[in-house]
Parts: sequence; C-alpha cells; structure tokens
Amino acid sequence: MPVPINNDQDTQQSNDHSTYTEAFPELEHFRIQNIPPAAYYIPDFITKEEEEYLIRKVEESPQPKWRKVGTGRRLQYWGGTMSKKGILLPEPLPDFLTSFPNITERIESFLRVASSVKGKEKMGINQVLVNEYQSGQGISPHEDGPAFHPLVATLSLGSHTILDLHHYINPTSPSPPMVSMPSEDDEGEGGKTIAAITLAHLLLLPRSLLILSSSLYTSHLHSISSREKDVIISNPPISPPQDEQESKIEGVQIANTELIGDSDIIDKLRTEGKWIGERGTRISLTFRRAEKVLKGGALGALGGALRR
Ligand SMILES: O=C(O)CCC(=O)C(=O)O
Ligand SMILES: [Fe+2]
Repeated sequence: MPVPINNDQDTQQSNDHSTYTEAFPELEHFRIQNIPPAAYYIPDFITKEEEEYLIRKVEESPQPKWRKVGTGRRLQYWGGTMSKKGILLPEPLPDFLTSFPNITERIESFLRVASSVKGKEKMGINQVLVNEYQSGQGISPHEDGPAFHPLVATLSLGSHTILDLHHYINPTSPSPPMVSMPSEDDEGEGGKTIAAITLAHLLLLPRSLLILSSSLYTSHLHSISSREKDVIISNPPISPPQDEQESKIEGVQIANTELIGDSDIIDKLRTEGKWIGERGTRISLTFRRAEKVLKGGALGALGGALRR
C-alpha cells in the first residue's frame, strides 16, 4: 500500500453508517470479525521509508520529552499533556506528525469513516501518545478512559507485538477467576480487578494501523504481555506430528489472521501450525482526541495561575 485516502466522496455522506461503509468498502474490509464492535486492522498503512523516518524522529526527540514508567517502558506525549481533571493542555503537534509524511491527516480520513462523522468534519486528533517497548516489556490491562473520544488509532513501528483484549466480569454470569493488576504508572492504568479471561489476541505487525472504537474502547481493557517472543498457533490447530504430541504446543490464536497480509506468517501457520516471532524494539503511536481542551493552550494555564 499505503492505503488510498478518501477525499472526494465527503459531500455525499450522511450520518447513516451503512452509507459510509458502502462509500468506503475498504474500511469494512479491514474490520476484525467475531469480536465486539469495533476494531479495524489495516496492514502496511505506511511505507518502510515512512516507518524509518518516524522511528528516527521519535528516537531523536530531546531527552526531556521522554518519561519512563515503572516497568521500563518509555513514553512521549505530543500535542500536550492531560491535567489531573482530564483536560488537555494543548501544544501544537510536531511537523513529523502533521506535514511529512502527514500521517495524522491520513488517519483522520479513516477515523472519519469509522466514527460516521458528518461531511468534511474531522475527528480532530489533538494528542499522540508514543510508547517505546524493548523486547520483554509490555503494558498491563487498562482502559484509555473517558477523557478521550472513544475512537483511537495505533500505528506500530519497528517490531510486531500481540495486543490482548479483555472484558470486565459480567455481573449476571458466574464469576470467573479474577486477577488484580497492580498500578503501573501515572497513566491511570492498572489498579483494576479484571476477568482473567482474555477476549482476543491481535497480532500487530510493523507499519500496521489498529483502530479501536465503540464498546471495545468504552467497556473493554487492552494489554500487552511482557514477553521476548510470541507463539501464534493456527486456528483450528494443526495436530503436531506423532513425536511432538507429548510436548503440547503453547501459543495463542489471533483474531486478525485474515487481515495480516504477511505471506510468510500465513504459510507457517498453514504448514507448521505455528509462527514464532522474536520481539524487537517496538514504538507505537496512538492518535486520539481529548474531549476537553484548555482554551488558550498551556500558556492559558500559566496565565490562569498568575491571575489567581
Ligand atoms: O502500544 C500499544 O499498542 C498500546 C498502547 C496503549 O494501550 C496505551 O498507551 O494506552
Ligand atoms: Fe491503551
């Protein structure tokens, strides 16, 4: 690819979702089936050159831009940080996200369709969260929370990973085993009791875009296990040769196999029944819109503080 951008059909759009998906069959094509609504996985959303450029820009960022969380993962916030009350203290997004390679606009085109935003209106991405994971690092189960519009897009760079989706315990069904996640960092993640049952695993390859929306955003959790390698098994599993029967294959089945678009992985799953991927350093960029933005930007906050 990269995936074509829709621009000339905007005027025809109504607020009816079916009209949108007809006008943009490519989006419906990328929807991950058999999980709650809605997740879209778009392979090769950017080119290798764009990926290398973005990795370089992120890695070149000045030291003060980085924050380290408890488990060693590093973060950057572009577009401003959130106040304790969930209000964005805005700053302009940097050129490498808006001008070249103009990733934000490309993502806006997709999100506009996914969210059924009317006409030429944009979702209005105003914050980009960067996560850098070394091999063996992950992120504990969490929600991204109500301060953001329930539609986020995550671009993966550098290495694959597996994102796990979880659901909360349904109070009307028998209680499954529970785990309590320790609080990990200042992102507000962790500290919640979740069902120990994972809903789905998604393989995220470098250069892919994952969109999470609706109930997957508002009432589910997501996490990445701290692992150095991932084992994926085919669905349905291929029975291992007789001499391997004893050693049970450990691994996960993924919900987005049909959309992976990587022939090596698909071949391995078909012929050997599993694919093993060593994780390298992965950078993810999560594009989102904080609903409440402080007027006048961060300088406004300073002015407010001075006036008090
Ligand atoms: O790295 C990812 O794909 C997910 C990051 C994430 O969930 C977060 O920072 O809230
Ligand atoms: Fe998250």
